Amino acid sequence: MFVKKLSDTLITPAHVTGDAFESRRILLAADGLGYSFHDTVVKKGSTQRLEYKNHIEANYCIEGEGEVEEVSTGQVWPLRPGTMYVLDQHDAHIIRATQSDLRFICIFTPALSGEETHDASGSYAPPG
Ligand SMILES: CC(=O)NCC[C@H](N)C(=O)O
Repeated sequence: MFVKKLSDTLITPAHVTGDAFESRRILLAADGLGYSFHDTVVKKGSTQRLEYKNHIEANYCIEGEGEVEEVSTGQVWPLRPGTMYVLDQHDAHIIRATQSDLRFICIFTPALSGEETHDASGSYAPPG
């Protein structure tokens, strides 16, 4: 077994910050589990259009209030602690942190190596 801490991640390149979010990637491809595990904060007032063409992402909200929109249908779901949304079809989506910062536990498969940033389409590069 092994143990990792959020506080250790904060001083590594796997702490990725952008205008709209801060992603603390605790478990990475190098850990050999087949998925990466992130503790991510999305900033209040931000809107992000994302589309993970090379990954599946599951997002479990643990703090804050906002919403997620599925681009293909326009359907909008509120996000509150205890709500999980899963992008199992590489779905284009829009995250809005309407009321407060949002905090998520995120799982990516395949695992991220740790330093990925969004390209213009809101995607991360494929592994390798
Ligand atoms: C929901 C969200 O913030 N997505 C962008 C960041 C991504 N979840 C990550 O942790 O890299």
